[in-house]
Amino acid sequence: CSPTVPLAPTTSLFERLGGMQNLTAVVDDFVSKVSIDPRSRRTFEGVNLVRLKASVVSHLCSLSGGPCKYEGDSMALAHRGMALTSEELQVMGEYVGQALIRRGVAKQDREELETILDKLAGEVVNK
Ligand code: HEM
Repeated sequence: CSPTVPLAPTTSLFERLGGMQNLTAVVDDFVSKVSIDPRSRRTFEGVNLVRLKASVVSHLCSLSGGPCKYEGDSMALAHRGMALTSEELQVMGEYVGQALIRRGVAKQDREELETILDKLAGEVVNK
């Protein structure tokens, strides 16, 4: 009989982020922080954070190969009229990184998510 060569297991970034439970904790952590930091809280006034967190979880789940279907607005539409600055984006990025570390996500996996987010920066900043 022919030997079966075991394939390297492939896990999605979603799984490496710790799945839905960990992703939900990460989003809860960084959205809570970015929405109260004086450097970045400006645009969160009056925003329903419970709804926003759920939407961001779905977005990141979908982007990382998880089982979600993001049904919110496009990034350009969601941030239209906010005139977000690169500083505000950077503050968010710092909190994302810290939340991922706190939740035990490996460096390589953190970088993979950061690369995905960096690509969306142009749709979000200065709109
Ligand atoms: C690559 C960077 C970013 C991504 C991927 C992102 C993602 C999202 C997503 C998925 C939503 C929900 C849209 C919906 O439910 O239709 C959202 C809304 C929002 N984002 Fe971002 N965001 C980014 C950067 C930022 C930054 C830097 C800020 C402010 C510091 C910010 C502030 C907001 C606010 C205030 C809302 C709520 C808008 C509303 O409900 O009226 N975002 N974002």
